[in-house]
Amino acid sequence: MAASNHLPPAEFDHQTNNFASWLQSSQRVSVNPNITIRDLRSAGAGRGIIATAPLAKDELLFSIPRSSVLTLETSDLNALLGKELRKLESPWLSLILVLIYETRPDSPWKPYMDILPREFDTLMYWTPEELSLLRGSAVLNKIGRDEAEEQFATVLWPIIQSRPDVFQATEAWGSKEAFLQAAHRMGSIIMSYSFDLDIVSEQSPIPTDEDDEEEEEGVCKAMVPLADMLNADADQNNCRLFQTPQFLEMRTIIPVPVGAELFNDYGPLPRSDLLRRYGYITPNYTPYDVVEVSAEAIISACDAESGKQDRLDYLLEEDVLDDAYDFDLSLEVPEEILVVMQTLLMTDDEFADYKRKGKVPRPKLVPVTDRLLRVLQNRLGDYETSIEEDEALLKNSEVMGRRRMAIEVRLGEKKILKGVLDEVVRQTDGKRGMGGGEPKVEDVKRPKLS
Ligand SMILES: C[S@@+](CC[C@H](N)C(=O)[O-])C[C@H]1O[C@@H](n2cnc3c(N)ncnc32)[C@H](O)[C@@H]1O
Repeated sequence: MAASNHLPPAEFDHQTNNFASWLQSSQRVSVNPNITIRDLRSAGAGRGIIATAPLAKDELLFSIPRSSVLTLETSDLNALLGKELRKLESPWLSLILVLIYETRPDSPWKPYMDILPREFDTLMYWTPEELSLLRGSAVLNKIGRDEAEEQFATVLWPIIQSRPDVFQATEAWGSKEAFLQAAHRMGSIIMSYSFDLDIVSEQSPIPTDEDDEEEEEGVCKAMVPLADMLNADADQNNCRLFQTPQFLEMRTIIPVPVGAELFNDYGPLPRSDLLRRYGYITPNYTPYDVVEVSAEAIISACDAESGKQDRLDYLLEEDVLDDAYDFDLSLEVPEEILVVMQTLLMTDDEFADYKRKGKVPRPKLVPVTDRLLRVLQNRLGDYETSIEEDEALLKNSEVMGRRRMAIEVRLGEKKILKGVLDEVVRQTDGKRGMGGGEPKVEDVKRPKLS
């Protein structure tokens, strides 16, 4: 995604300049003269902020009064609908309506609203055909477009319709379709631009927005103009947002040379999630890649879909059973998987014994190797292409944009699975039960897993 990708450079710069002067005149934001907003569209990164002179560690880049942060409290919508919106108990839905309200032409936030994106590469905006390129990745289950749309239609649409006096000058007015389009736009902006601001008095870093929709105690979801102009690139993080009771301050965390881009920290996100939430990926996020394996697949590999409910209940009580487990580049098998499999495969007497003692078996690889390898091989089979096919596709420079990003994401996940498979074989070579049967749990020597 890049803000206003289609605009000619002069118009793009005009919007940027308009925003920059609004920030300093109306919003009383003080900005370090040694930074500037730059058009980085040629690098596929929209706007970004660049150091125009060397910056020292802990140097103040800009300072934003809290009153210049866009929330329900600072929007004029508060006086009109604040009470009703607070009853929704969804900071995400309230902020969507705030952003919609601020699209009216006479909004005091107009210079800011004008630079927020209209086009997105986040997964919400991919066509079914484009999404099919990610088949196999668990990220497809996390997009939540239908669930979001259901909430927009049932919760927000009646509010909009009931208040033409408030919403008829906004971009959501005219038809339900126009409203849904605006709501998706604002939802996507919040996902990739908003911050969760703590209400604290001491200086402390503020985490970027998390998916969690519930408002935590003392935390509010907010749009922070200028702070959200910073791009992010994993280990290139060189500044961070801090809060004081009156201000939000962006400061460098290391010295920054002239010409370098200022990068915020979006967190250690796997590339699948980076794509889902922010619509871009870079190789710097590869170390955070994960591949998800469902508990269902593990349970099924242990032939325990039925008749072992008591063991599943026990594993749940013991906090070992989850919906799914992540494998990462450490290539280690999550210990919980080994405990689940061993528990499902042990005899009734063994299980009764563990349960009586309130214990679970120690995680061991050898007793479950064959079945685990089957789980991993089946999981690899969820992807439609092989590692080799994807590597060949990426060598073709004509494979670009969303297609290239999808191939990189699915290839990263497959490489983890293949790595884990190889590692399991390496660690258990010669120690596995023959003929597909597993040795009994207590008969097996414990290999070291890492
Ligand atoms: C908080 S905004 C940052 C400002 C944004 N570049 C703009 O023009 O409005 C987050 C969005 O910026 C883009 N972005 C952030 N970091 C990026 C990077 N390292 N490379 C490419 N795009 C990036 C993505 O589109 C992401 O959704």
